[in-house]
Amino acid sequence: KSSATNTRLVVKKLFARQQHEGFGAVVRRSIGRFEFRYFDPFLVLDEFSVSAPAGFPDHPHRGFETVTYMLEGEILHEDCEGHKGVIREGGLQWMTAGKGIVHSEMPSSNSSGITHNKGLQLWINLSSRQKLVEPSYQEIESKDIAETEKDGVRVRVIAGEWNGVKSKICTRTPTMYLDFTLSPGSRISQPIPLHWNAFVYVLQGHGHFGDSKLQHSAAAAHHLLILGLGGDMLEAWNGSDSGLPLRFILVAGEPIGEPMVQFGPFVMNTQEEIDETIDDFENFRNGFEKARHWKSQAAS
Ligand SMILES: Nc1ccc(F)c(C(=O)c2c[nH]c3ncc(Cl)cc23)c1F
Ligand SMILES: [Fe+3]
Repeated sequence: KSSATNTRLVVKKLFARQQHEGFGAVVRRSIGRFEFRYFDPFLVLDEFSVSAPAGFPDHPHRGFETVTYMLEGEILHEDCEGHKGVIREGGLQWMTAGKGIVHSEMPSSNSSGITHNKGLQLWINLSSRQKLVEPSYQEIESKDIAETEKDGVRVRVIAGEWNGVKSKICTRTPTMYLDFTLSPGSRISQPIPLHWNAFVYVLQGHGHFGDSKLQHSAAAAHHLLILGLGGDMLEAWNGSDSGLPLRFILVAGEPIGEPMVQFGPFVMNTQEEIDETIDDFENFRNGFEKARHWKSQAAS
């Protein structure tokens, strides 16, 4: 194994255009849309924007995790087990749906004048062994998110670690999730585990990604950049011409390598398991019991 580090190059670039989802909500779906269905272990990446009364009313999930990271405004969530709370700006909810959850995710109608509630929702698949675990939540407020700054680079560590700063999120499917802001003229070289699937999603500004000497890609907001394998480093830099900060997320995960069958918010390994899941959901069984008599306040 060569000790030299190899820079991972951008092998695919997608612009996430807007589409409707939920009830009157708008999402820019980059992973999970027809042209780019599954990037093991990642099922969906939505950049969402929603204003009351629109939102994502009562719906189920089984077999994977959702990671909701608020960029502006807030989202009220409540589930059929009585778990409820507000994910505020800069805050994070890492939900393990596991064997099944029914919940709603709605902007609070009385949010302090902020009409646009914007954020990212990433869906991470679970291995067959973990698909039916008890549902659980890991929720971190903005002030408690591990954040560090160095040489014009600010990093918020959503999952994994940066420069010795660790997130307290437990990742059932090994995942790193870093939120970078690079001031004009700054650059990063970020290690990424060799065999993990990795992508960048640009949130703001305009940046360059790849090998500064050989081949690199430029991208602006709402672009997904898929990084090729064969390297263990991401190089990124903010060409100082724009004067704007460059903000992007770097997400990488260990591929699960199992068959994946998805039916909307249900993700299992075989069609039979999907048929059973739909049957469980319709008959309020095996994890969906509490959904029988539950309606969210928001939808009531
Ligand atoms: N119809 C339908 C079916 C299945 C879903 F999971 C959803 C859903 O809840 C979301 C899909 N993208 C999202 N981005 C952010 C947030 Cl907060 C929620 C969602 C949904 F709306
Ligand atoms: Fe949901």
